Amino acid sequence: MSSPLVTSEVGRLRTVVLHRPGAELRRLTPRNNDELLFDGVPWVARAQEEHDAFAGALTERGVEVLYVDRLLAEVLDVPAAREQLVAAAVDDPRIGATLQHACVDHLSGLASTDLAAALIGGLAHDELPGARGLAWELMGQGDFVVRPLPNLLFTRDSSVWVGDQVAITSLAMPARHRESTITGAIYQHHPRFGGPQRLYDPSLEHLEGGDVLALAPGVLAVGVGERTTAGGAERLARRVFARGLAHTVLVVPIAQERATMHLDTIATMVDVDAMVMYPAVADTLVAWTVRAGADLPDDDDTVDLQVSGPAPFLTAASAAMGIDRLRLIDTGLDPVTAEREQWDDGNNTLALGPRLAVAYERNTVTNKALEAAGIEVVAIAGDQLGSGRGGPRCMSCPVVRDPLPA
Ligand SMILES: NC(=[NH2+])NCCC[C@H](N)C(=O)O
Repeated sequence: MSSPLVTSEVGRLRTVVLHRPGAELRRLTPRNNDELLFDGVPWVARAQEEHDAFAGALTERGVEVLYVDRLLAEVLDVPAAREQLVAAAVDDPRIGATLQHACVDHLSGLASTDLAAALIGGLAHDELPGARGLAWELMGQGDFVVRPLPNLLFTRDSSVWVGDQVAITSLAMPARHRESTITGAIYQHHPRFGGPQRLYDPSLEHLEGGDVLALAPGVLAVGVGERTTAGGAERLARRVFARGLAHTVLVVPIAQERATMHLDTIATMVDVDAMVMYPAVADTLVAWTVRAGADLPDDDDTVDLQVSGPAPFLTAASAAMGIDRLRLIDTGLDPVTAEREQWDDGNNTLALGPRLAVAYERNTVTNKALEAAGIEVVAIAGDQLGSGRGGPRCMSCPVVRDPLPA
């Protein structure tokens, strides 16, 4: 068991955090799926089979898989973590003090595994024994006292490791806010992670892990769009510079649309010098290059930033990475197929090492282009998992990757 360390997207993957979808997906109905950020109502048993196959493909290749629900149940044995997470679960202006107290009483009495299940799966109105009070009376039967977290599946977004420090992110969508209370508690209290230094906190400007790509050691790309704000990118840049975790941050504006909600929905690294990218944006994507000014102050948040750009993304990225040319896997697709496969997370691959990437099997044209470019594709089924609009990269939070040879 090595200590957490992530300095690239493609160093050999050793340890990853996943979340096997469970009861929280059974909460999705046609009435709440939009608010809960799913595009449909998944078949849960099949989603679990698909996820088990995904995890199996990783463990078969020597990757240690850690599961959020188990880590969570373990940290719930720590009284401070338990108190913090129960408080976060009822921190919701909809429910009022009476119901909050009833709910705290109920949750506090649960054994750690049951509490972990309730924190992830939520608590419906009719599942709270004996609760009363105005908010409870006015709720409908299927309403949630504690909302479920179906997007916990996408472990990429609620935390991200940069070097040996962890950013507990600030999630933009209300349906996902509480996820980072869980990742925050796990990394703070679970002995497996050794109490890492925190790079970012949920109270700061919005920043999601799906927007943060470690292009090369010392070089981060941060997408700014529907989820991550320019303020979040700026804050992260100051902190990684002050702590010596990066020398360049490329800030990449992306369309504020669901199809491109994170930078990793349009491009991911598949080799030390290659990305698979949605062809429709390849020519128009730009980046602002951000570096630290000459003197680094003691305080993270006052680092002077030098900003230049915008420049074409490929030019800015190659320069920052110190390589001649960042290769784009030219998927050579017709625009309609490209749009369909981008929507189905064809560009959202998880590298297990240089030239070895997990991808959804349904994106046959993209996968063929990857293979033709010398990338071995580990194809997984994602019919049901994909209904939450996330692929292999979204569903994984790397904790340990081998450093790339210098
Ligand atoms: N890194 C990613 N692309 N994550 C995808 C997250 C999908 C999730 N349903 C959401 O809307 O937030």
